Amino acid sequence: MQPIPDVNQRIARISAHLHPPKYQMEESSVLRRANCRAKGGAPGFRVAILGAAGGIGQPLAMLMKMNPLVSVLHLYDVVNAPGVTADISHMDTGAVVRGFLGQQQLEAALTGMDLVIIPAGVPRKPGMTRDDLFKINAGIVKTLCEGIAKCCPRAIVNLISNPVNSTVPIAAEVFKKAGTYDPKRLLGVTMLDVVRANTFAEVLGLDPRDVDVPVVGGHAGVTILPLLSQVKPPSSFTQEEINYLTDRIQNGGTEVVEAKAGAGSATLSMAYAAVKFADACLRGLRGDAGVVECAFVSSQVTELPFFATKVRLGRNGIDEVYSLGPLNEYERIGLEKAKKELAGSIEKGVSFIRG
Ligand SMILES: NC(=O)c1ccc[n+]([C@@H]2O[C@H](COP(=O)([O-])OP(=O)(O)OC[C@H]3O[C@@H](n4cnc5c(N)ncnc54)[C@H](O)[C@@H]3O)[C@@H](O)[C@H]2O)c1
Ligand SMILES: O=C(O)C[C@H](O)C(=O)O
Repeated sequence: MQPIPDVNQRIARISAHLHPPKYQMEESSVLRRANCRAKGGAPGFRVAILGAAGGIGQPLAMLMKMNPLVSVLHLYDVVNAPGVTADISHMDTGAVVRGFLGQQQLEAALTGMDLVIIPAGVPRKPGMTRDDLFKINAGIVKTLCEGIAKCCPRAIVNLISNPVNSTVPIAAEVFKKAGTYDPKRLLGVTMLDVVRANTFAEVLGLDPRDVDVPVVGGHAGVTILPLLSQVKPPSSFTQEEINYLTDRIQNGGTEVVEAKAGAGSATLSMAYAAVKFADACLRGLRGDAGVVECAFVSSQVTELPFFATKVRLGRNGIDEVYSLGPLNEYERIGLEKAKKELAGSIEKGVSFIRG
C-alpha cells in the first residue's frame, strides 16, 4: 500500500509538476512555509481520530478541523483515509491535516498526540444490542490501545466505539498490561446521552441550549440513567413525563438505528457530541477552570470500577470525579438496575484481556 504523502511532500510534487523554472524561488519559499505548518508551527493541540473515514469519523474530522484549539489533526483508518484527508485538508482553518492508512501507519498516526478520539468499529443494525458488537469491536479497540500505549502513552483517550461499557475496561486492561495506565486519561464518551436528554427536554417547553441533564451509569439501555431530579434549570416533572423522557433517552440510540433501517447508527449527532466532549478535554488541557462534563470513567462513586458521572477536566485529564448527588426513589431503583447490567459488561471487557 502506498504511504500517504505529508503535506510538504505533496506541495513539492505539485510544484515540480506545474511550475516552470522561473517560479523556482517562490517554490522554495512555499516549501519552507509548508514545512513550518507541517511541523505544527501554530500553537494548539495534536489530535488523532482513529476510524476517521467512518460515519462518525468523517463529520468528526470536519468539526475538529474547525476547532481553533487543534494545530495538528491526524486521520487514521483502515480504508479511505487518503480521500477524507485530501477533502478535509482543503478547509481554510488552522489545523494541519495528515492521513494514515492501515495498520503499518498506526504508529506514525499516534506519535506525539495529546488527544486520541476512537470511533473505529462496526455499528449496530436493527435488532442488535450494543453488546452484539463486542466480538468485532473488542479486538479493534485492543489493537488501537496497544498502539496508544506504545506511541503516545500520555495522550487523553476519548473512546466512542461500542459497547462503551466494555471497551473502556478493555482499554484500561491494555494500558495496565503495558504499564502506562493512567485512569485520569481514559474517558468513555457518553456525551450523546446528555445531548439527547437536553434536546428531548424541549417537550416540556425548554430550550435545549439552556438545559443541563446529568446522565450517569453507562452507555447502553438501562445503564443510561438520566437524573431528571437534578436538571438545570430546576424543573418539576410529572411521573408520566419522567417515564417518557427516561425511556426516550435510554432508547435514543435504538430510535436512530431503526430509522436508518440497516444503514448504521447515530453518526451526525454523535460527531457533534464527540466534538463537544473533545473540546471540553482540550479546554481542560489548556488549563481552563470549571470544565465539567459526564463521562464513563474509572470511579469510586459506586462499588463498580467504572461508572459515568460528571467529571471535572484539567491539565492531566480528569481532575475530579463527582458523586451522584441526591437521588429520588425512581432514580435509586434505576441505579440498582444499571449497576447490575454494568457489572457484567465491565467484567466481560476485563476478561477479554486477562483471559
Ligand atoms: N459512544 C457513543 O455514544 C456512540 C454513538 C454512536 C456510535 N457509536 C459507535 O461508534 C462506532 C463507529 O460507528 P460508525 O457509525 O462511525 O461506524 P462506521 O462503520 O461508519 O465507521 C467505522 C470506521 O471504523 C473503521 N475501522 C474498522 N476497523 C478499524 C481499525 N482496526 N482501525 C481503524 N479504523 C477501523 C472502518 O473502516 C470505518 O471507517 C460503532 O461501534 C458505534 O456503535 C458510539
Ligand atoms: O445506539 C447505537 O448503537 C449507537 C450509539 O451508542 C448511540 O447511542 O446512538
